[in-house]
Amino acid sequence: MSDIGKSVNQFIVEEQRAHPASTGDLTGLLNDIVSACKKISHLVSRSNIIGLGGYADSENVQGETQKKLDIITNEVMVDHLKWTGHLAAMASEEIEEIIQIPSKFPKGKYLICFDPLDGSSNIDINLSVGTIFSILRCPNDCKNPTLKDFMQKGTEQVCAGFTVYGPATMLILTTGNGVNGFTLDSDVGEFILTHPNMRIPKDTAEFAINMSNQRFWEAPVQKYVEECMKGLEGDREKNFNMRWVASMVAEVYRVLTRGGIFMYPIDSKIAKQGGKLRLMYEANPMSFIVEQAGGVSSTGTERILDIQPESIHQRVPVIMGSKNEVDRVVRYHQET
Ligand SMILES: O=P(O)(O)OC[C@H]1O[C@](O)(COP(=O)(O)O)[C@@H](O)[C@@H]1O
Ligand SMILES: [Mg+2]
Ligand SMILES: [Mg+2]
Repeated sequence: MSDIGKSVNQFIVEEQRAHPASTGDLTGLLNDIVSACKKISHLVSRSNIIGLGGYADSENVQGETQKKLDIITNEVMVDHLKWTGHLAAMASEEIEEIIQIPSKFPKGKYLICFDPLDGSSNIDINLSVGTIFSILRCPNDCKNPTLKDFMQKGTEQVCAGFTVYGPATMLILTTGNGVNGFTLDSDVGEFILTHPNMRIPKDTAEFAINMSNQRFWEAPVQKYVEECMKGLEGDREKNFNMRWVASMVAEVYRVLTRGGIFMYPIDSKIAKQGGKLRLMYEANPMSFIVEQAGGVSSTGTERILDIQPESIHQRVPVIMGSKNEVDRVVRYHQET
């Protein structure tokens, strides 16, 4: 029987029942995240009406000017997750230190890292944005979690997911058993399974990169993109299409649905900071999802999920998507 039409709650509970030793904590945590994302979806769609468009008068820890919605969506995530007893601590792209659970609330055994609003530069032009999250087990004493507890490789993730607030609100989820996509039915307020077992085609003729950085790229990426641009007349002997939304959630969603390669590589402009995208909030959860859908994710020289994190706001180069294309870019890195 087809699973299409199941609510995300039913889906999560059934996944939990398949693991008899499970305590239900992850199920509870996922339900909290789903509730927070529904609220964020509502806020994003009404942001112009309720005066939440535009910039706030503040910068985040990465020195980026915050949008009002960056701050508010961060608060929605924290408020929904802090009291239910499933988490030991949280880390957010928008907050410098890890976020402790207030002492009046019980603590749970999981840690969460999140980007409350990805692609927020797109808010004012009404393009897709989203929320990305990564769940880890708290390795030590869950009563007093520290920054060190978060320093786990991406391979240790228990679950990762993201939403896209686009023409439809979508939720993409993995618990290490494939990738499933749900669409928010706003009439009944439920995410419904619409895209079971998402798989990324191995080959593609579509690439996504911010071409305005071309003069700063390293040789392997220069070579790959040049070949794509030459199309039928070049060594690849086929034409390529290009897309750049500047919203990782939208790019990865596209790659999951029709294949493609998405790259934010290292370049001489951002070399000092290690890359553009953040390991704990963007690269790790998206790499887990991409690999679970049959794709590949690398920095160009290393599998992203194998990186030992050194700091919570660490940035890394990202090259992810269709297997044969990412493997090719990795090969070009090995050859130069
Ligand atoms: O502005 P650029 O250089 O095109 O970068 C776009 C990239 O930056 C990001 O917007 C970073 O996310 P935030 O909006 O959470 O800072 C990615 O989603 C996107 O891929
Ligand atoms: Mg982001
Ligand atoms: Mg963000």
